[in-house]
Amino acid sequence: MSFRKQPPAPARPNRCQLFGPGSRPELFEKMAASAADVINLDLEDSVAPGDKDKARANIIAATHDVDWGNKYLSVRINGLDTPYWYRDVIELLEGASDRLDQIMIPMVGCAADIYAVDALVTAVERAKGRDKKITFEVIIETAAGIAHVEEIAAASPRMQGMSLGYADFAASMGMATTGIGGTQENYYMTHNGQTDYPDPWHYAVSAIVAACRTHGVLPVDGPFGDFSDDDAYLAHSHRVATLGMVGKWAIHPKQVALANQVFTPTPEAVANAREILAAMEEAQKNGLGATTYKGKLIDIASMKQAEVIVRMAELAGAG
Ligand SMILES: C[C@H](C(=O)SCCNC(=O)CCNC(=O)[C@H](O)C(C)(C)COP(=O)(O)OP(=O)(O)OC[C@H]1O[C@@H](n2cnc3c(N)ncnc32)[C@H](O)[C@@H]1OP(=O)(O)O)[C@@H](O)C(=O)O
Ligand SMILES: [Mg+2]
Repeated sequence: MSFRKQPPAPARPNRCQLFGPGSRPELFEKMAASAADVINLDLEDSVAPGDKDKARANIIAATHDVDWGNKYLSVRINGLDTPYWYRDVIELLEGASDRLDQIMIPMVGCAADIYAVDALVTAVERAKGRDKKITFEVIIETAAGIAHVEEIAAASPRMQGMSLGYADFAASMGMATTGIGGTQENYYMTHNGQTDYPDPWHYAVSAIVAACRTHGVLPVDGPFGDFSDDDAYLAHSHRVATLGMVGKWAIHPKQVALANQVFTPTPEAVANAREILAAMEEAQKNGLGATTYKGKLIDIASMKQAEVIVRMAELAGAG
């Protein structure tokens, strides 16, 4: 490994991020009562332009009035190409309680975008004497965002999370689809009469995971639009979990249980990981760097893989 150690990601559960429009305050208590680890109150795309001011006031009030329990509370502000974002930041940091944990920045294209928000957040925090520092999550959902994904991941010490925003990403990349995540019917391969559907999002997911793991940021999968298709949500979630993502958005409450199911290691997976660690501990006592487990090679790298599973389970309270 490089002499530069890979920094750990924030040690908190992030299996599911439940979204809800700031313009629908009747949903807030239901969101707080959900099993999601993270709550994203939205000021951006799920809020109509005419409702931005009211949505902002609803969310600020909810940071005071709603019991969010131990959830990680995040607010998605508007993009830096809008006339709203600076008011989102100023009013949130001047009016929200210290229950607010995070600001989510959409449509990020470069590190300078993060710098701009960081400068404004820092100034208002100082002006208002806010002791609890707000963390950042960003959404990678443009061609520029994926092209500059690593500088974005490294852009601020406030950075804790990075999500893939499927709808805007597809639009920005000029993809011929209106699907929000999952298999795309025209992205297929055929040979000898057999048709397979590879994953059109694989590159973006892997690029986000690599940038996040390099800089100690949580890689999170974004929305899956068809909330009537549980199987497709599960398949997509298993793919991105296998590639290293730690969680996924829920754009409907029924998706929360599905995300928690995929991103909480099963008791069997945890037992298997612990057995690998035990087998390697025994091997190393005997001066061996590699051994076999269930007829397969395991070595020191296998210990790191097993530790990932055990750590995920412990964070989810299932360790
Ligand atoms: C595309 C990318 C994004 O921007 S995604 C993030 C932004 N979008 C959202 O935040 C959408 C969040 N979801 C909703 O607004 C709604 O769930 C819905 C519009 C999809 C459906 O609403 P509705 O028809 O009212 O839902 P149901 O009748 O099925 O509700 C059943 C039940 O659940 C309650 N409910 C509904 N939504 C939520 C919620 N988000 N959280 C908690 N509870 C919710 C509802 O009140 C009903 O409750 P009841 O049984 O007590 O009546 C983009 O960034 C990109 O990819 O680029
Ligand atoms: Mg978007």
